Amino acid sequence: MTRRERQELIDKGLLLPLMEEFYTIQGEGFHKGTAAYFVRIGGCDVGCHWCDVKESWLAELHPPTATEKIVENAVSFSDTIIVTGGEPLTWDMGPLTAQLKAKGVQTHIETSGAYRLTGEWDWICLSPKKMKLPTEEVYEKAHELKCIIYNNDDFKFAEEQAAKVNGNCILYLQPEWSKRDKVMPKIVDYVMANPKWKVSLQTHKYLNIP
Ligand SMILES: C[S@@+](CC[C@H](N)C(=O)[O-])C[C@H]1O[C@@H](n2cnc3c(N)ncnc32)[C@H](O)[C@@H]1O
Ligand SMILES: Nc1nc2[nH]cc(C(=O)O)c2c(=O)[nH]1
Ligand code: SF4
Ligand SMILES: [Mg+2]
Repeated sequence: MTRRERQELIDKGLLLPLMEEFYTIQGEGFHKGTAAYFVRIGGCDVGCHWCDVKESWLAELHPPTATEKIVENAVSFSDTIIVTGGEPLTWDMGPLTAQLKAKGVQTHIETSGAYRLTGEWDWICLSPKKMKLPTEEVYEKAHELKCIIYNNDDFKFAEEQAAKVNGNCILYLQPEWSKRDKVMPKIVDYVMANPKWKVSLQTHKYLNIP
């Protein structure tokens, strides 16, 4: 395949830079505790300084992989496939999710929402970032809003984001991992004072699983 042909397939979402995939337990948010197969797609230029998968950022480091191959493998592990990254919406998620839905599995996405919402999703976890705000469409379609709390300013940002999502969206505050001991007591107080919010923890890190 020429470089140009490969780029065309990447542009169409038929090849995706696959960083890693693993069968584990969803650690965060609404579906925490549920077994699922994670597909981590490389490429992200949002640039969160506390990102826990910075190795995902450079798409070129991850092999362009045919969506058919990703799907065939993923559905052999689980009936729930969680697509994450990197920022999966960097790419056209249409072909990947169409093929997953054709196999009858549930499709979930973990996204900052910074780019156009593509793909067919049963569950959208939106985790907005100040540097690159979500698109209007993803605020309307998100099933859960998961705001990361690194410092006090993040409570204000979380409220601004909660004001933008649809009325059925479930609201979570999740401590940034390195600041968890400092921010957890503040999150607890905040959720008791503002019970529309729930706490989300990265439970997989406490369980020592991927
Ligand atoms: C690594 S991101 C990949 C998906 C997408 N780029 C996003 O940010 O939603 C997956 C989830 O982990 C969260 N996350 C990343 N680093 C974190 C950290 N240090 N502490 C807590 N949550 C973190 C993100 O906010 C997001 O909800
Ligand atoms: N177990 C587990 N749960 C997760 N929920 C969201 C994750 C992610 O990195 O997107 C993640 C992850 O990396 N592992
Ligand atoms: S948007 Fe997601 S993958 Fe990108 S830097 Fe932020 S947390 Fe990491
Ligand atoms: Mg993670």
